[in-house]
Amino acid sequence: MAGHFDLQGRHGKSRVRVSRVWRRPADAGGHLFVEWSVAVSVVSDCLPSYTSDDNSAIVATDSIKNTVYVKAKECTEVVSMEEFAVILGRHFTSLYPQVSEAAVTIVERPWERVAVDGKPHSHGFKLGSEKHTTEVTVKKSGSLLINSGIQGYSLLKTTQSGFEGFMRDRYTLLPETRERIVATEVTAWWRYPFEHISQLPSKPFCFTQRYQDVKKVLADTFFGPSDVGVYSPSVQNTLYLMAREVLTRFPDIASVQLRMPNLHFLPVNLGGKENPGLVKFADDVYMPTDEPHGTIEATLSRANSKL
Ligand SMILES: O=c1[nH]c(=O)c2[nH]c(=O)[nH]c2[nH]1
Repeated sequence: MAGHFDLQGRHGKSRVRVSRVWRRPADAGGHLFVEWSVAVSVVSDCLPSYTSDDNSAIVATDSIKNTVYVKAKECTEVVSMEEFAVILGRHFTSLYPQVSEAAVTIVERPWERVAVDGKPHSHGFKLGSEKHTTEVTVKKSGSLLINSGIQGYSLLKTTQSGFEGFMRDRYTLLPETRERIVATEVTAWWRYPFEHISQLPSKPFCFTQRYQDVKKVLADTFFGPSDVGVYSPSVQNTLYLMAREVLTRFPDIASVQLRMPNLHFLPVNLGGKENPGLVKFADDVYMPTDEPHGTIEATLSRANSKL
């Protein structure tokens, strides 16, 4: 008994690192390979373990870790991170009476197939940069929440960006400009509309493909056409257009959240008494900085969200 207090706990295992290979013949596309860092956290009725020495209801976090490897072993067919998270969530909530909810978070290490002499290699991979992430919550009832995202997606363009017309007062020093570098490291989260196990799409829908598609839409909108680009009047506006394009293009995404730090490239002007105009900025030499940086973020959802 927790006496007069209200006690809510959850436990699990974080940073469970697992890799899996699916060995397809070279003429069927070659090996598939993933490296995942998995975190599982269960909501479980084991209050006596907090308030007394009674651990009888605890699913040990060591067992939770082992289960990740058992389930990876059992996935003899290729699965996406999202599907694997759902498999784990269903496992914990259905096997254990005391577990009412399981949250599974996975971050993928971005191993990408290499090409040798222009041909995709059957079993060779190199590490990329941006990371696919997912956060899945499964309840015993079968109700479900699937968020997926991207982390560390670094994008930069050397022109077609400016910032003008912002409010000015006695604290304002920043000059207006129609010519600057804009650089960011996008973090995105989006929510899929599947709210119960029974609504999960069958095979033709692929979460992994959707991740690739969203990534491309984000970048294409950020950059604009390859020859002329598209002018960005602010990170805010570019962020909004990126989010809007994701919702427009993908009806199966219910909302999208974007975080886009403004990683400044400051004009370099150097000079002193001895050496006036040693370096005079002419849109050519910059000082890259990430501290401090602007932080711009927004969430875009469908207004007529049919819940
Ligand atoms: O795109 C921008 N948005 C801002 O809110 C801001 N603030 C700032 O100093 N520079 C910029 N750039």
